[in-house]
Amino acid sequence: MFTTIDDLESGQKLLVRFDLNAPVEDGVVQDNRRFQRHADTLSELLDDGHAVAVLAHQGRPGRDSFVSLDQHADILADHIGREVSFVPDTDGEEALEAIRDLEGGEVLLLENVRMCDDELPEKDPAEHAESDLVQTLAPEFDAYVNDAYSAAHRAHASLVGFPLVMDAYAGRVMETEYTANSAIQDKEFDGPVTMVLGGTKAEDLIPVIERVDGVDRFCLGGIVGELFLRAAGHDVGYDVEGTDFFDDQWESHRETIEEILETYGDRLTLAVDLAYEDDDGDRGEISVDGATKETSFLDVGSNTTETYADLVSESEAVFVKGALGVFEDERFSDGTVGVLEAIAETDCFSVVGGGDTSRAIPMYGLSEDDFSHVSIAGGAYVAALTGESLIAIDVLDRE
Ligand SMILES: Nc1ncnc2c1ncn2[C@@H]1O[C@H](COP(=O)(O)OP(=O)(O)O)[C@@H](O)[C@H]1O
Ligand SMILES: O=C(OP(=O)(O)O)[C@H](O)COP(=O)(O)O
Repeated sequence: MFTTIDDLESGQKLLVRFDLNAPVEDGVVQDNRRFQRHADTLSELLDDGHAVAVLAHQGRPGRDSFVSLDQHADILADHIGREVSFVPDTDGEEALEAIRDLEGGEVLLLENVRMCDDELPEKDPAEHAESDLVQTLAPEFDAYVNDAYSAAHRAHASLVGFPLVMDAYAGRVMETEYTANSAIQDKEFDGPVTMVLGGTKAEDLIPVIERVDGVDRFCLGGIVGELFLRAAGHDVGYDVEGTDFFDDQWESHRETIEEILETYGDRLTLAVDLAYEDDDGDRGEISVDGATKETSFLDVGSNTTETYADLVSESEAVFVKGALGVFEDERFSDGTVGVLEAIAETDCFSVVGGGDTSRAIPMYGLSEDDFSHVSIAGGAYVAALTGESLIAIDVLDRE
């Protein structure tokens, strides 16, 4: 087991990695469950007299959600009830000056670490440890704390580089999510196990379908579901009107998706109908056989939702990662909410994961108590379910 913040001496200068990655709507960062969870870790550290500089990321370069962390500082401040200063820099002079001025009990949020060139390429931890980002920041701190469980499957500099050159501890979120998800991995179920996979990130979900044992069927939706429909020969899963969700992912994953369909097709349930915005701005629905590539599909249709809800109702365990549609818009929430309601009404073991997807629970009046575990992690939790170790956890110090 890794060392945790219980093993830290009080009053140190700490570099702390959070995952504050949140939805951005019209340029406005939306609060999600990650802020509150990390705020609890942060309050504990500040109460213990530590001076804390936080590193975190937001979005991916090229996406609308790739924005500065200035708004995150305000949201975090609301959650901890103290000032959170922000500096629009990660490892330059401005950042170093602000870090050197930090006193015990104070917190500073550094700029979106994905704006630093060293951060993103997936690399070996030893290589990341040599980067300017790590080499510049590490000497300014007594220790490093990683609380970003939901990003722990990424081999990025701020997640895997620092532990090789500093004492490295797990924060509270890291500890609780790791413990909960490891326990799930060891569970056995008497009846059918269903996994509902959707959202935007094919790279995280493909290995799950290929590798996870003990899942009887996968219900697919969202952008990932459309890529599978495209591979199955339907005219969906194409970028329309300037979106950049589909074509790049299709190029990267087409062959694997086709192979999965061939090998594991009997375990996969794909949408039979989809929803779109009609000319009057209302929700329209169409069978996948009648769909055309010029239409943006924003949800699974009602026949699909009914089928998925029925499969959920007869399951012993249900795991959800990723939304079946753009649930943030009520018109396209039926698929995601229909499946969550079916889980809530069924006495099954259930886990709902994903920083975005888990927001649907409070948004549509559902209660977290109706689910066995609601994880703030998406890709990391499903990777853990496949038995994969998470690289940013592997490099933390051991007890
Ligand atoms: N057909 C679709 N088109 C565009 N966005 C979609 C579609 N289906 C789902 N989404 C989006 O997927 C997001 C959740 O996906 P993702 O970020 O991969 O999951 P999470 O953060 O929950 O792990 C939601 O915010 C939702 O709006
Ligand atoms: O939101 C995240 O993951 P998730 O969408 O799987 O919940 C993490 O912040 C990782 O972000 P990334 O998938 O852009 O590397």
